[in-house]
Amino acid sequence: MSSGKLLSADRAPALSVRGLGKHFGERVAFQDVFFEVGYGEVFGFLGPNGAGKTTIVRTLGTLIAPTSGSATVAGIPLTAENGVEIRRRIAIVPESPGLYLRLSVTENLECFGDLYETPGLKDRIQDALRAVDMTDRAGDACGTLSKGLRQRVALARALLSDPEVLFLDEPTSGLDPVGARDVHELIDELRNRGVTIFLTTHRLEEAERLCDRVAILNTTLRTIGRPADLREQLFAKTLAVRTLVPLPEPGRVFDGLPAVDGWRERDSGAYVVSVSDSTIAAPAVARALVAAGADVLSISESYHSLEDIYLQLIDEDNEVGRR
Ligand SMILES: Nc1ncnc2c1ncn2[C@@H]1O[C@H](COP(=O)(O)OP(=O)(O)OP(=O)(O)O)[C@@H](O)[C@H]1O
Repeated sequence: MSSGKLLSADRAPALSVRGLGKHFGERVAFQDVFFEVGYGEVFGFLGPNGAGKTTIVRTLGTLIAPTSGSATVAGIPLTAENGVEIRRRIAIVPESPGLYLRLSVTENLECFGDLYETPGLKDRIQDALRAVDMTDRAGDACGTLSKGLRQRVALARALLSDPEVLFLDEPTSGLDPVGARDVHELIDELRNRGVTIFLTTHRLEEAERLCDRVAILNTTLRTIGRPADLREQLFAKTLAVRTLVPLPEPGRVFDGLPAVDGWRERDSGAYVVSVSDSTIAAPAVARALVAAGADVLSISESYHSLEDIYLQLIDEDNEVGRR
């Protein structure tokens, strides 16, 4: 694909969104959204149903016009006049692939390639089929393919134009775990080829595994960053301690240890210890437990998943909404 792509440092961002909003009459789909995506990044867009994810994809993909703010897509200002130029540089894979079910895989790709006047179409189709591992199904009618294979055809279609920015709207929606894993592997391969990917998803483990950075949208942008940084921002560091039998006096064990800020008993024999630096606190906690004669089952750093971050932010929004 684009071996001649410039390094990201040499170029404007792949996407730059400044105060973007879209209303449908009275209904606000999203508003006041700011973010930038660098070339070669896999950027995840997460949010509950109705948060505005698909509408943002459609807006940045030039299918609908924003009602406020501005953006550049693949370095080009998002305006009606620039629609054709932007569409040459991007591709969108919508949630439902929208293929001609009676036509074969190759015929589908030919149709779309002709529509966009793709140069060297025959070779491009072969490349795209190889990229999604569908060469051996090229002659099959799309109506006979499973949902997962249709999704791969939709990805092949998107690759025909060698896009700089690829928008994937819930690419694994409705796929079983094996189908979803196949799509994840394809996304990894595309990342390795330098394609910038803007991905919306409800699957938080998918975003955690694939995305360099994520944004959480709930009509407005709630947060944006690398999952590891968001974890640090939102959650204090803790150690989870488990002992075979409950400690008779946990305060005598945990209070006053270096780098330990506090503790609470979560369950019988299970303690959550708040720490400022786990590399200092964990050995000190271990020594104190042994000195107290406790049978230690485990001492581990608590891990907050992207799901924890997401639920924390969306729950906060729901709380505010109920007030
Ligand atoms: N064409 C339209 N006309 C009117 N309202 C619309 C239109 N498209 C979207 N909306 C509204 O905009 C809001 C955001 O919808 P959108 O489909 O972007 O959300 P989403 O985050 O993609 O949701 P989901 O995860 O369920 O796909 C919703 O309230 C929706 O009803």
